[in-house]
Amino acid sequence: MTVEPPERPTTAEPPAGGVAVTCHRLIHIYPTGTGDVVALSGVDLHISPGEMLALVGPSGSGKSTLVAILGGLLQPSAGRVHVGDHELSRLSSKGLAALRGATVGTVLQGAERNLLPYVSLSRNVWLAQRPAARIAGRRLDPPEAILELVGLGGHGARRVGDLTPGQRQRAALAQGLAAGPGLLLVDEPTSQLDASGRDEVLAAMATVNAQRGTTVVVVTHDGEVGARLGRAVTIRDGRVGAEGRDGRDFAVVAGDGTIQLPPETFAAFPAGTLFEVDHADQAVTLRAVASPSSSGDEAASGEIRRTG
Ligand SMILES: Nc1ncnc2c1ncn2[C@@H]1O[C@H](COP(=O)(O)OP(=O)(O)OP(=O)(O)O)[C@@H](O)[C@H]1O
Repeated sequence: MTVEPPERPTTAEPPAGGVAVTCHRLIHIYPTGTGDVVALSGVDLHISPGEMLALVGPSGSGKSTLVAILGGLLQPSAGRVHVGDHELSRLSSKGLAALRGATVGTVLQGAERNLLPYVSLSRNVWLAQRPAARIAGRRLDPPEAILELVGLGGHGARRVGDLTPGQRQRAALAQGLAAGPGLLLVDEPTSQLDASGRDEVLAAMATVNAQRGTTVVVVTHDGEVGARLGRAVTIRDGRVGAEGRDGRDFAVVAGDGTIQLPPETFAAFPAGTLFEVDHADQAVTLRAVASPSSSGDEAASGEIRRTG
């Protein structure tokens, strides 16, 4: 089949740089036949424009649900979420479609799910640009320039079946970037790649971020990816449980004043443990005075000290 050179969408507005993301007490509940499932139970999170961040955490902790909300695929049950100037819980289904078409690019897990196998890479990118051209009236880069950005310059005529796994994942990134989004959401981009494929994908995302200022959020189980992106937010039980920045691990105070204990500490001080709390200067000291099973005046075994 001959593939025609893609026609370039034309517009007035240049693509925006990265957008900020803010979640405030974000809650999501899935109603099911056997009862409600609380997937997010109060996420407080701020991501600055142009930041790169990993969402990590155990299976079922709520990462995909959070990303689906940020991508305009789900509306939250409660709380607020801003992506750039948009408050997502207030958007109509048309508004959410516009957000998906022009402001947020989502790359699903499994590169092939993002790409049509029977057309070229250029055509794939061009097709993904159509909604943005229509909705935002924005000037878009030619597909070749977007492929170039992810290290696939000169590969526009190829099809997904001809690519290596690393190239395929970068083609999926190009698809997500087609409309020049301010926020790129990427689900498990390295899970099927070897170390060199992973390096290629991380380098491509870094290039996008450096050249376009795009805010990039990556869901990953790969600790190395979290470390390389510089900021890794751990989602635990539907909320922000911890955060790693530049090799250091931090507990995070949520909007309601709670802090999650790290799992190993939680095991030693289970739910219901009573603590005395002392606060002085930049330090908070928690001294366990009773375990859940004790009467209250029996001292438990430890002290936790946090300094800021
Ligand atoms: N469509 C749905 N209907 C009902 N419950 C759901 C639905 N999607 C997710 N859940 C539940 O919501 C919770 C959070 O799931 P989610 O997929 O967001 O977690 P995750 O951290 O992305 O997990 P994984 O790493 O395995 O992809 C889990 O208890 C899950 O079973």
